[in-house]
Amino acid sequence: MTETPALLRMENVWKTYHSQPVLRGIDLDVAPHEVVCLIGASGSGKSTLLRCVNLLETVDDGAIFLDGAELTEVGADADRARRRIGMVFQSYNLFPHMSVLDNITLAPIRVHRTPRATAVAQAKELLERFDLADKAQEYPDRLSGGQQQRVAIVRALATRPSLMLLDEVTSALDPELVTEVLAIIRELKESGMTMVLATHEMGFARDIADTVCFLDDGVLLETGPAEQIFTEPREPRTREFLQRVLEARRI
Ligand SMILES: Nc1ncnc2c1ncn2[C@@H]1O[C@H](COP(=O)(O)OP(=O)(O)OP(=O)(O)O)[C@@H](O)[C@H]1O
Repeated sequence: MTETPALLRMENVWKTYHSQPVLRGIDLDVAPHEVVCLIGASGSGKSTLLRCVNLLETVDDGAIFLDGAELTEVGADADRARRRIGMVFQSYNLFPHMSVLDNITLAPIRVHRTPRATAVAQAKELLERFDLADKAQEYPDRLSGGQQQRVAIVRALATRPSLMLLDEVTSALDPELVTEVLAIIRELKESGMTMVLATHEMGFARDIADTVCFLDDGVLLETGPAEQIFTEPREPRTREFLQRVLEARRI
């Protein structure tokens, strides 16, 4: 049986801030259609890992590949590959002076050179799909946090990425708004989107992840199927972390 080549591959990735290593030799393969959740204590390096994949940070050592093309290299192929990644942040980062529709069509028109009419038609299709069609002309400050985050997800999808990175996308939301955002992520999984998510929500990670990666102080300490990590973690530090999270939830 031949193994499916990884869509995303990280090889020995190191990142240091002010001589403090934050990622220490990360090796990670993400298969097409796989959903990977990064878990770990605050400061363990989850956001930094995602930001390195999206090249918002430069890596100090190692390499990152998307579909075999090296993202961490300078050149046209790397640029093309980078444009196939969508990222959504905790703070939605929508442009406040632009309508929802303009926020969504901006990158397709400016970066991907999609003709305006096509970009608008595709944006409207996405808004319809995610139940936001009536918000197309609204400005972000007229939307709830949950709606803004859904628009941010739609905006990332508008460039038709082959990989989505989601960084704590529900952390800034009131609990009653979290559900609607999680529902979108679930739908994306069902549609076959490859995703890497950083999350503090263990219930969600258990529910949605195919694979869970436990980051501990910049080291990918344990990677495994979600069910195994949450029921029988191999590493004592993974067990301790999960226990701590569970106890905190009881308080
Ligand atoms: N731009 C930066 N400059 C200096 N240090 C940074 C920078 N970004 C992150 N760090 C440090 O890198 C470490 C990892 O941070 P990171 O945000 O990746 O962790 P995290 O696991 O995502 O945390 P959280 O769960 O709180 O979001 C932390 O010690 C953080 O202070």
